[in-house]
Amino acid sequence: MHMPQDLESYASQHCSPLEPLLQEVLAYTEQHHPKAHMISGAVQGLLLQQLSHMLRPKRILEIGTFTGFSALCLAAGLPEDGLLYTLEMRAEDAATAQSFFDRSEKKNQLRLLQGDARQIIPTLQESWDLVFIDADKISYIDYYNMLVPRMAAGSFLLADNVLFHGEVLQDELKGKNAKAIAAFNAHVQGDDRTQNVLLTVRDGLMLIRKK
Ligand SMILES: C[S@@+](CC[C@H](N)C(=O)[O-])C[C@H]1O[C@@H](n2cnc3c(N)ncnc32)[C@H](O)[C@@H]1O
Repeated sequence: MHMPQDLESYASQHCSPLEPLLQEVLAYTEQHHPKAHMISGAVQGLLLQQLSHMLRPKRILEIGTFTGFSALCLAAGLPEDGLLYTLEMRAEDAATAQSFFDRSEKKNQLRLLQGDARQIIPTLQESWDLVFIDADKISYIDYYNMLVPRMAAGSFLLADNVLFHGEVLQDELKGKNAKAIAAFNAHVQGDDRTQNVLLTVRDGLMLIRKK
């Protein structure tokens, strides 16, 4: 669900400007990518940056790199010994993201893995401090179930698009993605291992803390 346009504009006018590389990724994506609407955008990007600065996470996992915008935002708070892994299925998007990562001052801390996240996640032997799920909606519950056991108490998981353009509010859910997101939200809501808050930012962001 997206906010009314005037609220969205007011919010973005009262956010700090993005740093030049992030502005470039956003502009490049908007001009060249047929699915540019998938990018997190400036407001959500700044929120990801702020959360990363607050948490100073040593290990970040992102599922769904796209053109690299949100990964660069999430990397903002990495300490010197921190690493961010980001997973992208589409080779073309992975190549675009890597070209931007190569120009980041955090480039040595960014690990872009191309392939299906469902196969890659079990091979990563890390304990995650911050996870961002932003890929195929039908796999959200599987990603969550794979990752919550690999998170220490006090670490955080964010899931994007949890309002799914407002479709989760409909009495009868139509598409498979809306159904999957509604099932994910119910799954998280019923999980005693975590505490969650649904933020009505952009298309809905679920902020989840492992207890
Ligand atoms: C909404 S976009 C991610 C946007 C990005 N996080 C951002 O804010 O800039 C979703 C991405 O997930 C990728 N994706 C979808 N299913 C995937 C899977 N099973 N494994 C890895 N990547 C996947 C898509 O190719 C797409 O680039």
